Amino acid sequence: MSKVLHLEAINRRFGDRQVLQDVTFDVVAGRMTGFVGANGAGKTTSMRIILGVLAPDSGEVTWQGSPLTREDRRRFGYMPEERGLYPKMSVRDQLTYLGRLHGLTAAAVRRNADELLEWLSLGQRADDPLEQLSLGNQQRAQIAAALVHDPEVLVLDEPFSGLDPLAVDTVVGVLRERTARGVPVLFSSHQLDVVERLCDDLVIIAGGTIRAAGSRDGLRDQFALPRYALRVDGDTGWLRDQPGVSLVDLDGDRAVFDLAAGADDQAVLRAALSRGPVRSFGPVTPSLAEIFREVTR
Ligand SMILES: Nc1ncnc2c1ncn2[C@@H]1O[C@H](COP(=O)(O)OP(=O)(O)OP(=O)(O)O)[C@@H](O)[C@H]1O
Repeated sequence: MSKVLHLEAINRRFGDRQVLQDVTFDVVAGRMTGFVGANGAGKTTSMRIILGVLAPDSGEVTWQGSPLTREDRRRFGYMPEERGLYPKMSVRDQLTYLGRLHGLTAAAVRRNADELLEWLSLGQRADDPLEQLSLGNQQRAQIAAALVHDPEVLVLDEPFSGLDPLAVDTVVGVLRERTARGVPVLFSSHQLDVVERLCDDLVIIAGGTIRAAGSRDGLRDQFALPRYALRVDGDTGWLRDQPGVSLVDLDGDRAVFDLAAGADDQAVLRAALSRGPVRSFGPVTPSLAEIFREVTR
Protein backbone atom coordinates (compact mmCIF):
# COMPACT_ATOMS: atom_id res chain seq x y z
CA MET A 1 0.00 0.00 0.00
CA SER A 2 1.41 3.39 -0.93
CA LYS A 3 2.39 5.70 1.88
CA VAL A 4 -0.48 8.14 1.86
CA LEU A 5 -2.20 9.89 4.74
CA HIS A 6 -5.77 10.20 3.56
CA LEU A 7 -8.70 12.18 4.94
CA GLU A 8 -12.03 10.86 3.75
CA ALA A 9 -15.21 12.95 4.01
CA ILE A 10 -14.43 14.41 7.43
CA ASN A 11 -17.29 16.34 9.03
CA ARG A 12 -17.18 18.21 12.30
CA ARG A 13 -19.55 20.61 14.03
CA PHE A 14 -19.05 22.84 17.05
CA GLY A 15 -22.52 23.53 18.43
CA ASP A 16 -24.63 24.37 15.41
CA ARG A 17 -21.63 25.47 13.32
CA GLN A 18 -20.46 23.08 10.64
CA VAL A 19 -16.71 23.71 10.82
CA LEU A 20 -15.57 20.95 8.43
CA GLN A 21 -17.69 19.63 5.60
CA ASP A 22 -16.71 16.51 3.65
CA VAL A 23 -13.03 17.34 3.94
CA THR A 24 -11.12 14.95 1.70
CA PHE A 25 -7.47 15.17 0.69
CA ASP A 26 -4.18 13.26 0.56
CA VAL A 27 -0.75 13.88 2.02
CA VAL A 28 1.68 11.80 -0.01
CA ALA A 29 4.99 10.32 1.17
CA GLY A 30 8.03 12.33 0.23
CA ARG A 31 6.05 15.45 -0.59
CA MET A 32 5.46 18.70 1.21
CA THR A 33 1.78 19.54 1.27
CA GLY A 34 0.87 23.16 2.04
CA PHE A 35 -2.47 23.66 3.77
CA VAL A 36 -3.78 27.18 3.24
CA GLY A 37 -6.93 28.99 4.22
CA ALA A 38 -8.08 32.19 5.92
CA ASN A 39 -8.46 32.48 9.71
CA GLY A 40 -11.12 30.09 10.91
CA ALA A 41 -11.21 28.10 7.64
CA GLY A 42 -10.68 24.79 9.46
CA LYS A 43 -6.96 24.00 9.20
CA THR A 44 -6.25 23.51 12.89
CA THR A 45 -9.44 21.49 13.36
CA SER A 46 -8.42 19.18 10.47
CA MET A 47 -4.94 18.73 11.93
CA ARG A 48 -6.32 17.97 15.39
CA ILE A 49 -8.54 15.31 13.84
CA ILE A 50 -5.54 13.77 12.05
CA LEU A 51 -3.69 13.59 15.35
CA GLY A 52 -6.70 12.22 17.24
CA VAL A 53 -6.80 15.21 19.60
CA LEU A 54 -10.32 15.78 18.33
CA ALA A 55 -12.82 13.25 16.93
CA PRO A 56 -14.70 13.84 13.67
CA ASP A 57 -18.50 13.54 13.66
CA SER A 58 -18.11 11.37 10.56
CA GLY A 59 -15.45 10.39 8.06
CA GLU A 60 -12.08 8.79 8.70
CA VAL A 61 -8.36 9.29 8.46
CA THR A 62 -6.26 6.45 7.03
CA TRP A 63 -2.52 5.86 6.82
CA GLN A 64 -1.23 3.44 4.17
CA GLY A 65 -4.82 2.37 3.55
CA SER A 66 -5.84 1.50 7.11
CA PRO A 67 -7.75 3.56 9.67
CA LEU A 68 -5.36 5.36 12.03
CA THR A 69 -4.66 3.70 15.35
CA ARG A 70 -3.20 5.18 18.54
CA GLU A 71 -0.02 3.28 17.75
CA ASP A 72 0.22 4.90 14.29
CA ARG A 73 -0.30 8.32 15.82
CA ARG A 74 2.54 7.75 18.28
CA ARG A 75 4.83 7.57 15.27
CA PHE A 76 3.55 10.90 13.93
CA GLY A 77 5.23 14.22 14.62
CA TYR A 78 2.90 17.09 15.48
CA MET A 79 3.54 20.76 16.06
CA PRO A 80 0.28 22.03 17.55
CA GLU A 81 -1.00 25.58 17.24
CA GLU A 82 -0.80 25.97 21.00
CA ARG A 83 2.90 25.32 21.38
CA GLY A 84 3.47 22.61 23.93
CA LEU A 85 6.93 22.87 25.52
CA TYR A 86 7.80 23.63 29.14
CA PRO A 87 9.11 27.20 29.52
CA LYS A 88 11.46 26.41 32.39
CA MET A 89 13.08 23.29 30.95
CA SER A 90 16.11 23.44 28.65
CA VAL A 91 15.65 22.64 24.98
CA ARG A 92 17.94 19.62 25.23
CA ASP A 93 16.12 18.20 28.25
CA GLN A 94 12.75 18.54 26.54
CA LEU A 95 14.01 16.82 23.41
CA THR A 96 15.46 14.01 25.53
CA TYR A 97 12.23 13.67 27.49
CA LEU A 98 10.05 13.58 24.35
CA GLY A 99 12.33 11.16 22.53
CA ARG A 100 12.36 8.76 25.49
CA LEU A 101 8.57 9.08 25.81
CA HIS A 102 8.34 7.83 22.23
CA GLY A 103 10.44 4.80 23.07
CA LEU A 104 13.82 5.82 21.61
CA THR A 105 16.98 4.60 23.35
CA ALA A 106 19.06 7.15 25.24
CA ALA A 107 21.76 6.93 22.57
CA ALA A 108 19.29 7.43 19.70
CA VAL A 109 17.72 10.42 21.47
CA ARG A 110 21.12 12.01 22.04
CA ARG A 111 22.07 11.53 18.41
CA ASN A 112 18.76 12.91 17.09
CA ALA A 113 18.75 15.84 19.51
CA ASP A 114 22.35 16.81 18.69
CA GLU A 115 21.63 16.59 14.98
CA LEU A 116 18.46 18.71 15.18
CA LEU A 117 20.05 21.30 17.47
CA GLU A 118 22.90 21.62 14.99
CA TRP A 119 20.63 21.77 11.90
CA LEU A 120 18.39 24.35 13.52
CA SER A 121 21.36 26.40 14.79
CA LEU A 122 20.25 25.97 18.40
CA GLY A 123 23.43 24.29 19.64
CA GLN A 124 24.61 27.34 21.61
CA ARG A 125 21.26 27.70 23.39
CA ALA A 126 20.53 24.03 23.97
CA ASP A 127 21.05 24.17 27.72
CA ASP A 128 19.12 27.41 28.35
CA PRO A 129 15.53 27.31 29.60
CA LEU A 130 13.12 27.70 26.69
CA GLU A 131 11.66 30.93 28.12
CA GLN A 132 15.06 32.64 27.82
CA LEU A 133 15.20 32.04 24.07
CA SER A 134 14.00 34.56 21.47
CA LEU A 135 10.58 33.78 19.97
CA GLY A 136 12.17 32.62 16.73
CA ASN A 137 14.47 30.23 18.61
CA GLN A 138 11.53 28.95 20.68
CA GLN A 139 9.79 28.21 17.41
CA ARG A 140 12.83 26.25 16.18
CA ALA A 141 12.78 24.31 19.45
CA GLN A 142 9.12 23.42 18.82
CA ILE A 143 10.07 22.10 15.40
CA ALA A 144 12.90 20.05 16.90
CA ALA A 145 10.39 18.63 19.41
CA ALA A 146 8.07 17.50 16.60
CA LEU A 147 10.97 15.74 14.84
CA VAL A 148 13.07 14.22 17.62
CA HIS A 149 11.49 10.76 17.50
CA ASP A 150 12.02 10.31 13.73
CA PRO A 151 8.30 10.51 12.90
CA GLU A 152 6.78 8.61 9.99
CA VAL A 153 4.42 11.48 9.20
CA LEU A 154 4.73 15.19 10.05
CA VAL A 155 1.83 17.53 10.73
CA LEU A 156 2.87 21.11 11.50
CA ASP A 157 0.49 23.93 12.37
CA GLU A 158 2.02 27.23 11.21
CA PRO A 159 5.67 26.12 11.54
CA PHE A 160 6.95 29.30 9.86
CA SER A 161 5.04 31.94 11.77
CA GLY A 162 7.36 34.33 13.58
CA LEU A 163 10.49 33.17 11.72
CA ASP A 164 12.73 35.57 9.81
CA PRO A 165 13.53 34.67 6.18
CA LEU A 166 16.85 33.06 7.10
CA ALA A 167 15.20 30.92 9.78
CA VAL A 168 12.46 29.95 7.31
CA ASP A 169 15.18 28.63 5.00
CA THR A 170 16.80 26.71 7.87
CA VAL A 171 13.51 25.03 8.77
CA VAL A 172 12.75 24.35 5.10
CA GLY A 173 16.11 22.56 4.86
CA VAL A 174 15.25 20.36 7.83
CA LEU A 175 11.80 19.50 6.45
CA ARG A 176 13.15 18.83 2.96
CA GLU A 177 15.58 16.36 4.47
CA ARG A 178 12.58 14.53 5.98
CA THR A 179 10.64 14.42 2.73
CA ALA A 180 13.77 13.10 1.01
CA ARG A 181 13.60 10.19 3.48
CA GLY A 182 10.02 9.54 2.32
CA VAL A 183 8.10 11.27 5.11
CA PRO A 184 4.82 12.97 4.14
CA VAL A 185 4.73 16.52 5.53
CA LEU A 186 1.54 18.56 5.99
CA PHE A 187 2.03 22.16 7.09
CA SER A 188 -0.36 25.07 7.39
CA SER A 189 0.71 28.62 6.67
CA HIS A 190 -0.64 32.09 6.07
CA GLN A 191 2.52 33.04 4.21
CA LEU A 192 1.47 32.27 0.65
CA ASP A 193 4.89 33.19 -0.74
CA VAL A 194 6.52 30.61 1.55
CA VAL A 195 3.95 27.94 0.67
CA GLU A 196 4.36 28.68 -3.01
CA ARG A 197 8.13 28.26 -2.84
CA LEU A 198 8.09 25.25 -0.61
CA CYS A 199 5.17 22.95 -1.28
CA ASP A 200 4.89 20.16 -3.82
CA ASP A 201 1.16 19.77 -3.23
CA LEU A 202 -1.47 22.25 -2.10
CA VAL A 203 -4.75 22.00 -0.24
CA ILE A 204 -6.88 25.15 -0.15
CA ILE A 205 -9.69 25.29 2.41
CA ALA A 206 -12.37 27.96 2.91
CA GLY A 207 -15.35 27.88 5.25
CA GLY A 208 -14.67 24.23 6.11
CA THR A 209 -14.71 22.91 2.53
CA ILE A 210 -11.78 22.00 0.30
CA ARG A 211 -11.76 24.38 -2.64
CA ALA A 212 -8.74 23.02 -4.50
CA ALA A 213 -6.21 20.26 -3.97
CA GLY A 214 -3.44 18.80 -6.08
CA SER A 215 0.11 19.40 -7.18
CA ARG A 216 1.22 23.03 -7.14
CA ASP A 217 2.23 22.93 -10.78
CA GLY A 218 -0.98 21.15 -11.81
CA LEU A 219 -3.04 23.83 -10.07
CA ARG A 220 -1.02 26.56 -11.74
CA ASP A 221 -1.80 24.99 -15.12
CA GLN A 222 -5.44 24.50 -14.21
CA PHE A 223 -5.86 28.14 -13.22
CA ALA A 224 -3.61 29.59 -15.90
CA LEU A 225 -5.20 32.44 -17.82
CA PRO A 226 -4.15 33.29 -21.36
CA ARG A 227 -2.03 36.01 -19.72
CA TYR A 228 1.22 37.38 -21.12
CA ALA A 229 3.93 39.79 -20.09
CA LEU A 230 5.83 41.95 -22.59
CA ARG A 231 8.85 44.21 -22.17
CA VAL A 232 10.17 46.30 -25.01
CA ASP A 233 12.43 49.28 -25.59
CA GLY A 234 10.04 52.21 -25.81
CA ASP A 235 6.37 52.33 -24.95
CA THR A 236 3.75 49.55 -24.88
CA GLY A 237 0.74 51.91 -25.18
CA TRP A 238 -0.04 50.61 -28.71
CA LEU A 239 -1.28 47.37 -27.08
CA ARG A 240 -4.52 49.23 -26.25
CA ASP A 241 -5.47 49.06 -29.93
CA GLN A 242 -4.20 45.54 -30.57
CA PRO A 243 -7.09 43.16 -31.46
CA GLY A 244 -7.83 40.48 -28.81
CA VAL A 245 -5.69 42.20 -26.17
CA SER A 246 -7.18 43.16 -22.84
CA LEU A 247 -4.71 45.09 -20.69
CA VAL A 248 -4.18 44.06 -17.07
CA ASP A 249 -1.29 46.38 -16.32
CA LEU A 250 0.66 48.87 -18.38
CA ASP A 251 3.75 50.66 -17.14
CA GLY A 252 5.78 52.36 -19.89
CA ASP A 253 7.97 49.71 -21.47
CA ARG A 254 6.22 46.83 -19.63
CA ALA A 255 2.73 45.44 -20.00
CA VAL A 256 0.69 42.50 -18.77
CA PHE A 257 -2.36 41.54 -20.81
CA ASP A 258 -4.90 38.78 -21.39
CA LEU A 259 -5.53 37.41 -24.84
CA ALA A 260 -9.05 36.65 -26.07
CA ALA A 261 -9.81 33.04 -27.07
CA GLY A 262 -8.49 32.43 -30.58
CA ALA A 263 -6.19 35.47 -30.57
CA ASP A 264 -2.65 34.71 -31.71
CA ASP A 265 0.12 35.47 -29.21
CA GLN A 266 2.65 35.39 -32.07
CA ALA A 267 0.74 38.17 -33.85
CA VAL A 268 1.20 40.35 -30.76
CA LEU A 269 4.89 39.45 -30.66
CA ARG A 270 5.28 40.35 -34.35
CA ALA A 271 3.49 43.64 -33.74
CA ALA A 272 5.91 44.38 -30.91
CA LEU A 273 8.95 43.44 -33.01
CA SER A 274 7.78 45.68 -35.85
CA ARG A 275 8.06 48.61 -33.41
CA GLY A 276 11.54 47.80 -32.10
CA PRO A 277 13.51 45.41 -29.89
CA VAL A 278 11.57 43.02 -27.64
CA ARG A 279 13.36 42.29 -24.35
CA SER A 280 10.99 39.64 -23.05
CA PHE A 281 7.68 38.09 -24.00
CA GLY A 282 5.93 35.07 -22.55
CA PRO A 283 3.01 33.58 -20.65
CA VAL A 284 2.54 34.51 -16.98
CA THR A 285 1.80 31.64 -14.58
CA PRO A 286 -0.72 32.48 -11.86
CA SER A 287 0.67 33.01 -8.38
CA LEU A 288 -0.66 31.06 -5.42
CA ALA A 289 -2.21 34.32 -4.15
CA GLU A 290 -4.18 34.60 -7.42
CA ILE A 291 -5.28 30.95 -7.32
CA PHE A 292 -6.25 31.38 -3.67
CA ARG A 293 -8.36 34.46 -4.45
CA GLU A 294 -10.00 32.68 -7.37
CA VAL A 295 -11.03 29.52 -5.46
CA THR A 296 -12.08 31.19 -2.21
CA ARG A 297 -14.26 33.91 -3.79
N1 LIG B 1 -13.24 24.02 20.45
C1 LIG B 1 -13.98 24.79 19.65
N2 LIG B 1 -15.22 25.17 20.00
C2 LIG B 1 -15.99 25.93 19.18
N3 LIG B 1 -15.58 26.38 17.98
C3 LIG B 1 -14.35 26.05 17.58
C4 LIG B 1 -13.47 25.25 18.39
N4 LIG B 1 -12.31 25.08 17.71
C5 LIG B 1 -12.44 25.75 16.55
N5 LIG B 1 -13.66 26.33 16.46
C6 LIG B 1 -14.18 27.11 15.32
O1 LIG B 1 -13.98 26.35 14.16
C7 LIG B 1 -13.63 27.17 13.05
C8 LIG B 1 -12.35 26.65 12.42
O2 LIG B 1 -11.26 26.92 13.30
P1 LIG B 1 -9.77 26.44 13.02
O3 LIG B 1 -8.97 26.79 14.22
O4 LIG B 1 -9.77 25.04 12.55
O5 LIG B 1 -9.39 27.38 11.79
P2 LIG B 1 -7.96 27.66 11.17
O6 LIG B 1 -8.13 27.51 9.69
O7 LIG B 1 -6.91 26.85 11.83
O8 LIG B 1 -7.77 29.19 11.51
P3 LIG B 1 -6.44 30.02 11.94
O9 LIG B 1 -5.70 30.25 10.68
O10 LIG B 1 -7.04 31.27 12.49
O11 LIG B 1 -5.70 29.21 12.96
C9 LIG B 1 -13.53 28.58 13.61
O12 LIG B 1 -14.70 29.26 13.31
C10 LIG B 1 -13.37 28.37 15.08
O13 LIG B 1 -13.90 29.45 15.79
